[in-house]
Amino acid sequence: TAASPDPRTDCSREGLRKAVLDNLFYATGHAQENAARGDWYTAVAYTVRDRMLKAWVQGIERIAADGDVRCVAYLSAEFLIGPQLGANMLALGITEPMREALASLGQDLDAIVFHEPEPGLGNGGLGRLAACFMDSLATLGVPAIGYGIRYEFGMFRQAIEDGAQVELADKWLRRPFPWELPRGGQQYEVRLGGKTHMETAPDGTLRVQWTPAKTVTACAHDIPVVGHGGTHCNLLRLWRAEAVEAFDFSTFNAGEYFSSVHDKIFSETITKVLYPNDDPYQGKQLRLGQQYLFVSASLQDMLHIHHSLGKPLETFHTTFAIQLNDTHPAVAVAELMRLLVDVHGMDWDTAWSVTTQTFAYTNHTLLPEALEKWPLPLFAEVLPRHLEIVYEINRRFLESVTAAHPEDPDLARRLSLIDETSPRFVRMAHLATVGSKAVNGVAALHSELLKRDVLGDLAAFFPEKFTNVTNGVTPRRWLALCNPALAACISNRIGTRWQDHFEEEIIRLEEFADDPDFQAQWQAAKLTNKQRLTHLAKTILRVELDPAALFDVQVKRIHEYKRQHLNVLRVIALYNRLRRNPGMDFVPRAVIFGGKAAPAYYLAKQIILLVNRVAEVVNTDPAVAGRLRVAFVPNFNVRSGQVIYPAADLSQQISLAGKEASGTGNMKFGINGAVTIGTLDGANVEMRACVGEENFFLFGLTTDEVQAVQRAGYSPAAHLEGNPELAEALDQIRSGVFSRGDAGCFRPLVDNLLHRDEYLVLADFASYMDCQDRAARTYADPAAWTRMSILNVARLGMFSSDRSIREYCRNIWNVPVE
Ligand SMILES: CCc1ccc([C@H](C)CC(=O)N[C@@H]2O[C@H](CO)[C@@H](O)[C@H](O)[C@H]2O)cc1
Repeated sequence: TAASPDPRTDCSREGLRKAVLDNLFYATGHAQENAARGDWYTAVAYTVRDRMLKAWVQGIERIAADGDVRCVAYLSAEFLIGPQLGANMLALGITEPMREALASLGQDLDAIVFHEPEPGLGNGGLGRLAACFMDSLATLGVPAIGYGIRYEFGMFRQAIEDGAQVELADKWLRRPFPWELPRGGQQYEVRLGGKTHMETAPDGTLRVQWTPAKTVTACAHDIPVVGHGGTHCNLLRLWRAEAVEAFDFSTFNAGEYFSSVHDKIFSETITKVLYPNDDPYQGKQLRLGQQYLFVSASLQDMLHIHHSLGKPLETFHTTFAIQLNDTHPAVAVAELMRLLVDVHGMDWDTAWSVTTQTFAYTNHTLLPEALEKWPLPLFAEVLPRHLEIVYEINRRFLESVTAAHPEDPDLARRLSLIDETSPRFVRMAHLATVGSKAVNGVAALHSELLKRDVLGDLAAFFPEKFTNVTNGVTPRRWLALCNPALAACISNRIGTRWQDHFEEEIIRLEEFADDPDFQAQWQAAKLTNKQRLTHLAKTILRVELDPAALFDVQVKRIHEYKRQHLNVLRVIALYNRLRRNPGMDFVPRAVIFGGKAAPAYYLAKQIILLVNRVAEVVNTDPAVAGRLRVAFVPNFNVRSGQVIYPAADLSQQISLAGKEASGTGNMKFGINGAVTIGTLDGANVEMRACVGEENFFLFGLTTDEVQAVQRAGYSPAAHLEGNPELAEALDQIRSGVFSRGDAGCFRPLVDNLLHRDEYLVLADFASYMDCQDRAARTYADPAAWTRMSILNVARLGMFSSDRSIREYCRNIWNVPVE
């Protein structure tokens, strides 16, 4: 008789049904009758996880077996992986049989998927990019390990109370997280604080001894990352800090109960919570402790793996290509030197050669205030040995600088790893650049500006290191999973190969852009998605949206450079037009916002309040009669993004040119058929070049024009003359029209716009309004709009994270990839 399929990996409907019931009973201890939705979720999750493990274990065995494997290590303080169940079932191709299996048990798969808690282990763009990259690495079959931090509390949950943001703790670990495997065996000691002293090692060489003030244990928790098709599975290894000694009996017996658990509390605090700021940088000791813990544990782990492959230390860089996701893990440069020189006795030059061939660094922001520079006293206190190593790296580096450029005595000061302005700082971007073989920006414009401005001197000194890899997003989660209606529409025409060959395949849609049948199916898919968002808005916001209206969406972190306030001013101007002339020809519009503000970022919070106050007025004004609706979707995260991106007609990418490094939301909107209204900023520039200027609503000053205006001296108020709509809107905000008569409410925001307006909101208002009108007129012609929508999707193939990863493999990591 044919061998019966292994019940742990059988993917037939029957096999899944049995496995779910089995896990429900043996993993959650519930019989079918009294199982709650959370129990069904856990049972289904374990059933799916079982079917990933084979590829996972084989992946690890492959690495272990093949001595000359080359493995990518992606070091990131954030991995915004989102809900796992739907994505993993899609990768294994078992979504439909699982849906049927559950239906036969009276359960609704969509309800179970919808209520999955998501690990909010990131702030925004940088963290989500890391997750998309992990998906692409696995799908392309590239051996890779993602190393990060297992925060006990992730990104705060955002509630909106009376229009204002309220931050609530994110208890994502309230129930066990079924997708992780705690790896008791993988633990490493991490030292903090203390002193260093010289001593003679047994082999007679002088060695630096570091006597730490504290030692904590870093424990690994592994999450499998399965590639599309389920054949390859990589590892996301997240570190949790715990006390070396969780309980000190002697102090307990002495009656000092609290100090007996002091170590435990101190240690666990290190990975307790994610810092909810995505800039400006705040030099907090705990943050440096977090960064060092995951960096040290990860490097010790890689040295352990390298050693287990029986390879000499001097070839470490041939086994691992390590990517530094911004400067947050940059202390890794000094830590690898410490491990090689202090712990393994390697000589400095060999260690430095290994180090500089191992690391590469990606910069994700141009904002000077977001560049990390650690105050020296703090750095010295937490990492005394690393400061010595940084000094030595700097001494040797500046020697080479002055030797190469005796003509520019000030160059050493500008390039130094140490900023000499009191209290002196360690420039982490300089350490990352000097210690890496490659430095890249995340979009063509950004990489140019990086070389020209922010890291100009370093780029001039190391021209060969600087390159670009434009961001991308995974078409699995951000189209196939979140937009089944459009995915089916596409697959019916060009098959399903686009899911893991996006760039090659999706362009084939171009020929159907004017095909009336295809247009009708396309519009139907979009309408389905808009109805889904309309339902969500009704249930959680009690805001009535009209699915036939133009869904105009801006979702991203709230920040002045992203200019959500420019969007609000435009809404107020539209509102005034309708009030002044209710009979006017007006394309109904739903303006949807979403995004979190860093808790300490006052103006960003004012912007959230203003959006909600404007919504309160506009949504209840009979003169508007539903033709203009405003909604702020709370707690924007990966899961809500999966509902919002497919429902958009118009994608707002309106940052001030030269400020948004790349953007990735712009890409997610684009591949879901939304047309972009935006500035020539970040990846918008490359998206517009791909879709064609006729399929992109462009407005605003360019980067060079912005710099010219700022050089010439910018007076915001000058833009009020000659723009009565703008003046009226600002005046209404100031006078309390959108704050229940409280004139003072938005004074900080209005004053900032009238007197500083650092992000040229007033300067770009007029061209933005005109551009919005153009978009509305186009939307009024469904055939023209649908053509644009189809062409946007067809021509955005390059913005798959698979293409980005192929470029990293070929241009930076030198890792084979098909
Ligand atoms: C130290 C505080 C801090 C934390 C996070 C960050 C991140 C770099 C901010 C971030 O997420 N940047 C975004 O990265 C995306 C992925 O490359 C880009 O698409 C966005 O344009 C960029 O703002 C800066 C400073």
